[in-house]
Amino acid sequence: KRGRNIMPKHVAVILDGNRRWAEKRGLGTSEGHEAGARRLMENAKDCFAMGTNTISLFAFSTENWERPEDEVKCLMALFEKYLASDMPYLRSDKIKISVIGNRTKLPESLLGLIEEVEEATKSYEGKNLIIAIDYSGRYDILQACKSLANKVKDGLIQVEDINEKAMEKELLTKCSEFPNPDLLIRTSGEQRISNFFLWQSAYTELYFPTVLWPDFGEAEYLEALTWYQQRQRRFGRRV
Ligand SMILES: CC(C)CCOP(=O)(O)OP(=O)(O)O
Ligand SMILES: [Mg+2]
Repeated sequence: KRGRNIMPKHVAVILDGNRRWAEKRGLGTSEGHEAGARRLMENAKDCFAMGTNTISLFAFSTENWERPEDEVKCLMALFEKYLASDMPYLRSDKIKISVIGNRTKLPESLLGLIEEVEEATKSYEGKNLIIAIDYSGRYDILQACKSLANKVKDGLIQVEDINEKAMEKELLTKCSEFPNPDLLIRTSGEQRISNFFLWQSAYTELYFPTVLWPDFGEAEYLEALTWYQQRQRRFGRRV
């Protein structure tokens, strides 16, 4: 059917290019991340306004811990600042927030805020913002496998019960609740998945604009949507 997927239901974003953006302007790394953090919620608002109902943002990967300590501290402080400052918007627009990834290394204050925001928005339906912090696609698949193995060991399920649906229920993205991404955008010209959604992006259209993340505004998002719709039309012909 034509126009079936004219708007992506779930858009995943790997934001990249903050430091290069700062360098080009003779600014410090922290100013690049500040500009990038501001863009997170602005981009989410654009996506929701245009009819996408689930957005996943890869805000911090497990590998990012290897960065200089002051840069990691700056990023954690920015997550806290913007999560707190955007709370009124998230509540008024009834956006359900889910933070996925390993929480054991997050600062106490950020952890507390994440739990508060998830609790405050958990009953909202229809709009989902998934923020991946210290997330790793391989870790996600491994933890899901272990969970299924334990269920078999405890006699809760049989090996034959392990299928894609059972697996997707165990993943941190709880695919049963959120559909897998239709469109994945990675800015700055890098063309790698970098251990983001490995299982979930099996059939996702991958879009790699050269624009640096802090410059990825509404116009750039519209370009991504136009590109996506051309892909869907071609898909439409093949079906
Ligand atoms: C922490 C991460 C999401 C920030 C993305 O930008 P970046 O720091 O990788 O910037 P560069 O790719 O320009 O170095
Ligand atoms: Mg980078």
